[in-house]
Amino acid sequence: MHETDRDLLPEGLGDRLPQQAWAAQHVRRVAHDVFASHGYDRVEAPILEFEKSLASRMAGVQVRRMFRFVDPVSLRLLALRSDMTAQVARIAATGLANAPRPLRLSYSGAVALIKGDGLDPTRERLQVGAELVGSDSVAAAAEIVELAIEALKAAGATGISVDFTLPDLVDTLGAEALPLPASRIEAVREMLDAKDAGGLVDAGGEGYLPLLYAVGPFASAIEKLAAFDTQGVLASRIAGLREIAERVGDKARITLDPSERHGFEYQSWFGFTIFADGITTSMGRGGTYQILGQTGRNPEPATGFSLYPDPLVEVLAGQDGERRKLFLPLGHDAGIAARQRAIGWSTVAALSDADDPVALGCSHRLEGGEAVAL
Ligand SMILES: N[C@@H](Cc1c[nH]c[nH+]1)C(=O)O
Repeated sequence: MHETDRDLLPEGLGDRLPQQAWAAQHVRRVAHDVFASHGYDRVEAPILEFEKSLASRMAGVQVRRMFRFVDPVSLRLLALRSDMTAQVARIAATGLANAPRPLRLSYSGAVALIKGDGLDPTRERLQVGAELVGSDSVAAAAEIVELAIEALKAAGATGISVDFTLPDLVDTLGAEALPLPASRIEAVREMLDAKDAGGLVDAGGEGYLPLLYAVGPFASAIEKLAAFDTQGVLASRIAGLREIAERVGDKARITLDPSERHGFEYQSWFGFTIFADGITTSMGRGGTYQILGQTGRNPEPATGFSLYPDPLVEVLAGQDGERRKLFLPLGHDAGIAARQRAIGWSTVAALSDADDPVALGCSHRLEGGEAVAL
């Protein structure tokens, strides 16, 4: 490494300067306030763990994108967390194994990936979420979707839309209604994901073609899905989606894309992606899943979501809200200053005569015991 590299950060990593740090903290705080108001208790977990405990708690978790290295102490493989849901699942299955169900937990913190998502180079992101452990019912899914919407709105997002999906759709249909040889399942999934009609036919998934058209605004797309499901294999899922949409009502715009799988590694019958106006990337996703016990046995159902609010943090940081700071000149009365802080002021105390209140970002100055606008 050259001496000139000293101040560089690796690609995809960055600092948060005060405005951004404030906005990130604001988003976390309001989200946790919403979670707490609905009975979700916050948990915290370490930033790194044994790779195995992060990867084996849910079927389908990919380790390829995790930062992994050998622990010089235990000589075992460690990984930086890439998704706190796996950690919350571990906590629920171990430290809180005996806590009554359904168990409502929330979390927030940084997660890291070796490689960003698609064109997004970001390798560290803020993740904020909630998990409802002990149920993957329609009621649980509806509560989770509503909670995600409420938290995002409280954090300042507007024009929320939610895209529903059925993550295990191909497995469900492939088992009975539209049988597929095991060797074809992955190819059919990929072609559905890519919305590639020609590729889907080539992969032997002709019968799945109508799924490519059961997309769009929920009310019409769900009818198309129901019409496709002549054998009723999806009937309970379709009824579930309808019920969740009904509960969400006009709190968000709802769309359906039954074969969307992007980012869904371990979700089961229900998944959703959440978007907000003015932000091109998704704001998060969630769904139902199974937490595996020791040696993969005794799975416990769960439902949850994770938000990735960094784009919203950037928007809020750029809005530069009115920041009221009170300059305390040299020799000010410490008791008065303390009282000003007690009623909500942030104070900036002069260290020398040279300190310039305006240059230091102060809006007011303490004069004769009063805050005087600058
Ligand atoms: N943690 C998942 C979303 C999720 C939370 N709970 C269930 N699913 C993700 O970030 O993709």
